[in-house]
Amino acid sequence: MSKKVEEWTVLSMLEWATDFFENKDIPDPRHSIEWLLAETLEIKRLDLYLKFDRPLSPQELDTLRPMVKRRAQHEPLQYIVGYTDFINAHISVNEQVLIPRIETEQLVEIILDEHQSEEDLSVLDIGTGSGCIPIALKMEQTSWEVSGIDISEGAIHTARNNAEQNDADVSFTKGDILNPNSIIENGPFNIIVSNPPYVKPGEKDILQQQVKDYEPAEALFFGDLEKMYNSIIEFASQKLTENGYLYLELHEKYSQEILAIFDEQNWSARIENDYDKKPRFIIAQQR
Ligand SMILES: C[S@@+](CC[C@H](N)C(=O)[O-])C[C@H]1O[C@@H](n2cnc3c(N)ncnc32)[C@H](O)[C@@H]1O
Repeated sequence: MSKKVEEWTVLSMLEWATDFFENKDIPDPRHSIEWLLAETLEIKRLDLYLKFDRPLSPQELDTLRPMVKRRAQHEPLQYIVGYTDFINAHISVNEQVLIPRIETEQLVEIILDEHQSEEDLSVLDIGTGSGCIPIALKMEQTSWEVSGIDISEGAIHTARNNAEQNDADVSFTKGDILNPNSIIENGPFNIIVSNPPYVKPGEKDILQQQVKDYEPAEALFFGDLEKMYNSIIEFASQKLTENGYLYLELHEKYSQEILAIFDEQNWSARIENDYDKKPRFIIAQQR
């Protein structure tokens, strides 16, 4: 960004920063600068295309410059702007919480779809992170009683702020699924949902730099998937209502392994694919 200030326009910034990000191996370089520029100008991304000749003021450049610098170091866009949209919710994010993913939106959509006409359900989300899952559920189904737990204090703090920001009455408490006595939410629940950490530490190198360098390790990695899923199943066996449902997101590579765990525990379970046709979710009930 070394041109003279008055020379910068929307178009020249888009072109320059796209090249700059490309040279730094930033994923989706054009998308990155569009997002940051739209955020700076407080307009929609598409509206940039109607304003190519609009000059950028010195104040706008002062706002944009540190954001471009952070992105050039591979920091995720959502942490830079501080939020992401999740279905119907505006979710603030920071380095204490995983950035909600599109697959997880799909998990919520499956739940909403399958329980559309049911009122007054009780739902618990295990490993709630930003609180995106329970907040989105509560915003769509206001009669449901929805709560979330997480092992991370930082996540609980962020999730509570997000609930308040979205005017969603959801309670969040600290709890460790590997130590069920630490969970104060008693149930019984009609639905338990979880997107637990599911990347094995040995797979760290295949993750994008923006993921492994910025997102919280305890949200991403767990070495012993069998232990994690068995703990969830054990907790759910005690806390689900009769005919209650467990909805889980999983690593596509381990879907059959996880299905076998459910079978061993005498649960009936089915796999659903995500939009990329990868096995991504398990929907299970106790037999
Ligand atoms: C993959 S992230 C999911 C976050 C959020 N639900 C989402 O879908 O965006 C997993 C979450 O589980 C939490 N977690 C990890 N180990 C846990 C444990 N033993 N008990 C409870 N939560 C745990 C992490 O802190 C993290 O917030």
